[in-house]
Amino acid sequence: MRHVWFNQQPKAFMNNETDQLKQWLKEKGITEIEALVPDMTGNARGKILPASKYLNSETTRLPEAIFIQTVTGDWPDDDAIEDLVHPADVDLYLQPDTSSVRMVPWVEEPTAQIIHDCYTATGEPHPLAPRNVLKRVLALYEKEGLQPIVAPELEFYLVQKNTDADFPLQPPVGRSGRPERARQSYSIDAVNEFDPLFEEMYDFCEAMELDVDTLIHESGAAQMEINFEHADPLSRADQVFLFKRTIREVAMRHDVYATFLAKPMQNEPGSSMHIHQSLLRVGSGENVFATPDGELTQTFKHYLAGLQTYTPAAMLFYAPNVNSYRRILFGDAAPNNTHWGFDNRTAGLRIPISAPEATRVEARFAGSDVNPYLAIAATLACGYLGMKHKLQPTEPVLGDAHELGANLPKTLEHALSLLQQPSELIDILGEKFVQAYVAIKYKEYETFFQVISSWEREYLLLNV
Ligand SMILES: NC(=O)CC[C@H](N)C(=O)O
Repeated sequence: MRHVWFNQQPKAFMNNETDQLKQWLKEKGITEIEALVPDMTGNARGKILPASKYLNSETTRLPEAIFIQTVTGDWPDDDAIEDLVHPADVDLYLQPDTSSVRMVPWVEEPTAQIIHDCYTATGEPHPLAPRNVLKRVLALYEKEGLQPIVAPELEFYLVQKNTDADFPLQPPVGRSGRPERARQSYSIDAVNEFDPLFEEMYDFCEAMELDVDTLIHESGAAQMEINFEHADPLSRADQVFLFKRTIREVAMRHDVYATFLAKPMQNEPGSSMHIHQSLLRVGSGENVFATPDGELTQTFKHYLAGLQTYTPAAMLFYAPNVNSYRRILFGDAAPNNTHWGFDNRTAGLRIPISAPEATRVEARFAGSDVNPYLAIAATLACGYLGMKHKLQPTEPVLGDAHELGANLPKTLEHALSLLQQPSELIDILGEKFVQAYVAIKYKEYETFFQVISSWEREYLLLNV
């Protein structure tokens, strides 16, 4: 039976759209291609190859195993992934999303980067590819005649270069020659401390046509937030994916690191990726969350209730690392609840005060360490289920929602167990995908737990 697999024709790599791509590459004089695939953590995997080879080859391939590897380079136990990937470690077939082609502005040789979708040898969208998971969810909305719109807000820290993992991260020194003092939320001068870095960031973003909007200083030392213009979810996930690469690159050119670790320093706030979300009716373009005179619709209430109901099970997509829970537990303004409120930053779900056509939910759960494809897919899946089952939300919270108690998982282990319980969320995201994700996260948790920390040496060495 197995050899039938290998006799299948791989999906054709080139199609009509690729003529336009070829034209673009020619016009820009591109000689190198970065063929990119977002992996499970949301980082770029792929191949760098001469443009001539890329255009002349029938297909670009990568081993399927890239989707089943942990951040430590380990693999889940065989029995956990038995039916998820081919036992022979076969290839994935890459198809360019031609609309995603962009220059790579930081390399001298004219180079283009193109995001690719992954297919199996039989031409099916690969179930483990995070970009395909998001597309699966978007297809459900398309069937309902709805177009989700999202706007991610991404926080990150600039830190001193750190090559010793045992040494805590330190804030960088800016143009003044001094590290930051006190809390500098929204300080213009504190952003200007890193002026040359941000100028280059904007230059690169412009060259890549990334719709980065506002830049602000957040409350942590050298903690920044960048906002993306609202648009369709796939383009926003792509842009977060590309921005993370870009700012890491820019930071290194300025001799510091940019980090998206959710809680990089013990005494500083964590970093989030808040997701603003609304739904438009395809055709009329009306926002289905509010009437023209600003009344919240039943659809809005169902969607919101879906986020309230399914977020605990989806938490592994908003807090995917052991470190993510340090943000949730000890972070400033990081929500540990699924309450909602109007302009209430203590609730997991904030409804910003806005014009009726801009009515939206801001889900504040996700850390900046998420895979943007998966976090956006998960939040849209939760809202979809709320609409499907016509769920009703709780009453809005007027005061401090933290006082009402926490109802989100506090550890990776807990989030893992919640995602494994039977739920329609699994059907929507894909059973194989969820199984693979859980297997990877479990393995990561295991490898983390094997490491003896400095806290244990400090407090237990001679005291127990
Ligand atoms: N801007 C804010 O609301 C701060 C968010 C906070 N940094 C978090 O981790 O959730």
